[in-house]
Amino acid sequence: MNPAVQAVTDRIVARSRDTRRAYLDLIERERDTWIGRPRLGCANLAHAYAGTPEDRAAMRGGDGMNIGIVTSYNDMLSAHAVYYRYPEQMKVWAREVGATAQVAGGVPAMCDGVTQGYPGMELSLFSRDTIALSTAVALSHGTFEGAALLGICDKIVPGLLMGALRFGHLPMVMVPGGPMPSGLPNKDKAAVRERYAVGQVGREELLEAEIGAYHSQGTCTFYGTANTNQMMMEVMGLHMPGAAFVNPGTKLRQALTRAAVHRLAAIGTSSQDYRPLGLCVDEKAIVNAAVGLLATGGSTNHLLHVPAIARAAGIVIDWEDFDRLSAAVPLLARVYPNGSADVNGFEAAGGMPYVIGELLASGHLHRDIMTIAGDDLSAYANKPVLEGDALGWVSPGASGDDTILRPASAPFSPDGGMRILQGNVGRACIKVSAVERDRWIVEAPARVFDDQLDVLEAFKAGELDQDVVVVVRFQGPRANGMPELHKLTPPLGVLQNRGFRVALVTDGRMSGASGKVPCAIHVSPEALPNAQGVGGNIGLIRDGDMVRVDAVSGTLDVLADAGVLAARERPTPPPAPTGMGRELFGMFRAGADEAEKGASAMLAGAML
Ligand SMILES: O=C(O)[C@H](O)[C@@H](O)[C@H](O)[C@H](O)COP(=O)(O)O
Ligand code: SF4
Repeated sequence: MNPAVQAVTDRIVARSRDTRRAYLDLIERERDTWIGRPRLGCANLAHAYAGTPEDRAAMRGGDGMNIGIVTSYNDMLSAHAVYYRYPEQMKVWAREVGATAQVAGGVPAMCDGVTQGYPGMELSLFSRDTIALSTAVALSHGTFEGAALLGICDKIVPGLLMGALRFGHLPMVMVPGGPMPSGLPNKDKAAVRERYAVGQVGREELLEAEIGAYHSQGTCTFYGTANTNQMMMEVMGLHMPGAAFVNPGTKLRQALTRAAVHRLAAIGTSSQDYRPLGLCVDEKAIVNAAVGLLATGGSTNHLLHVPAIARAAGIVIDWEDFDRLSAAVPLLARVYPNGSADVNGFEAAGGMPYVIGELLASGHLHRDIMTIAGDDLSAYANKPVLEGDALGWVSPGASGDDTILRPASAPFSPDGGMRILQGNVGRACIKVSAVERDRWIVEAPARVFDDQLDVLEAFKAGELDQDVVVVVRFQGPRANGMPELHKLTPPLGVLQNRGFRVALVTDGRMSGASGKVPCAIHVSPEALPNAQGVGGNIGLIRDGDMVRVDAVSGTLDVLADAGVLAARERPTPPPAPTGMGRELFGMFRAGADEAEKGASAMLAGAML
C-alpha cells in the first residue's frame, strides 16, 4: 500500500475504534434479534403480503430472500426517471432465483439542477437526512432479508446509505441507472451561459442550449456529485462491477440490473457468502471512497457526504485525512468541469475499471475489502460486456484517450487537487483540479453579501468589475441549509475572463459541476452564531478588507489585525428562511452539525 494512504487508514481506524465497535455491536444485535418474517405475527405477515398477492405463496412458504426495494423514482431527476419500471422487472428476476421482491418504500429525491439558484436549494442538503429517515421507515417493516437501493444523484446515494447502514446486518446492493447519451458539450453550454450573463444571447437561445445538454432520461453527463456517487459505489464495491456509467435503456444495463438482483439473493444471512452492508462499509472502503474522489477530481460535496456516510457506520474521517490523501493521490481523470470530456467519454476511454486497476497497481486503493461481488476489489478493474446474452467482465486495456484518462505512472497531476484551507477566517475546502495554477492564490478586496442574488445584482450593475474576493456568508447548515451557490459560476467566470483576479469565500456549498473559479467553501465555523453565541469570523469580514485565498500554502485569511476583528460588531443575521417549505426544516437547521462532520442534524442525535 502507498504509505500515506496506509497512514491515513491507520489514523481513521484508531480514531474510530470505540464508535466502530458500538456500530458493529448494533448490527450484531440486529442480526440476532431481527424481528424478521419468522418472528412476525400472523396479522403482521398478512398485512405485509396483501400488497403483492402474486408472491404471497412464495413469501409464505419459500425460504428464498424477500428483497426490500427502496426506490427514489420520480420524473424530476432525469437520472431517476429510469427507475419507473425497475421494481416490476426486479420482481421477475427475483423469482428466477427463488426469491421475492417488494417495494419497501420510496424516498424523496431533489434535482439540484431544477432548484439551483432558487429557494428549493435550501432544502437540498437536509433532503439527505430526509432520505435517510425515509429509508429507515421503508426497512422498518422488518419483512426483508436483503435490500436493493435505487438511487443515483447528489443527496440520494448518501441518504440511502446513511439510513440503510443502521440496518447494516442485511445484505444490500446499490442499483444505478447510468448517464444519458451525450448532448451539447458541457463547455459549449457553459459558454452560452456566460454570453447570456452579459446579454449577448437571449433566454430562448440559452434554453435551447440547456435542453441540448440535458435532453433525455439518465444522469447528467458532467462529473458532478451524482456521477461522483457512481464512482464511489465502484471503489467501495457496493454495486455490480462496472455498473456506474453504462447508459440506461441498453441490454447491458438491463443485464447488470438483473445480475444485481441475483447477486443480492445469493449473499443473505443464510448463505455461505453472507455480505452485510455494515461490514462492506468499513474504514478501508471509506478510504477508498476518498481516494477515488481525489483521483478523479470529484465533487466537493463529498467532503460532506463521505464523513456523513462514514459516521453512520461508526467511522470518523475528517478534512485533515482528505488533505493528507490529496497530497499522495495522483489525478488520473479529466472530466468536465475538470476537462472537456463528459462521463460517456470517460467510460469509453476505460472508465472506472481503468482507474481502479491503476490505483490498485499503484497501491492507492485497498484491495482487501468486502464488496458485494467478493473480497477483492480487483473484480472492479474489469468492465462488463455482453457476449450474446451472457454477461461477462473483461479487462479495459490501456486508456483509450490520454486527454481523459492517464496511468498512475504519468498522471495529470501528482496530487488530487483538493485542499483544506485554514486561517483566521476558519477551515474551508477548495478544489483546484479545475482551476488554472496561476489562480491558486488570490488576494483582493472583499465584497460581502448575505445572499447570492445580491451578488448577481451587483455583477449586473458592474460593481464587481475589479479584482475581488466575493464573500457570501450566512449560507451554512444552521443559517439556511447550506445551499449550492452554483449560479455564481457564470458571472464569476465572466469576471475572470475579463482578466480580474476573482475568488469566492462562503460557508455554503458549490456544485460538483462548479469549476474554474477558485472557491473556498464549507467555511467552518459558519457565520451564524451557534447556541452558545459563537459565530465564525467569516461573519466579521467587511467590504474592502483584503482577503487572501491561498491554495498553495493552504491558508484563508482576512488581512486585518486580530484585535480589530474581535472588536467588530457581529452583523445581524438574515431572518430564518420561510416559504417553499423551508420553515418545516427549521429542526434540521437547529440541530445541524458542522460541515466537517457531515452537516447532518439526524446523525448529530443518532450516535450509538
Ligand atoms: O453537485 C452537483 O453536481 C450539482 O448539484 C448538480 O447535481 C446540479 O444539478 C447542478 O446545478 C448542475 O449544474 P447546472 O446547474 O450547471 O446545470
Ligand atoms: S445530476 Fe443533478 S441535475 Fe442531473 S438529474 Fe441529477 S440532480 Fe438533477
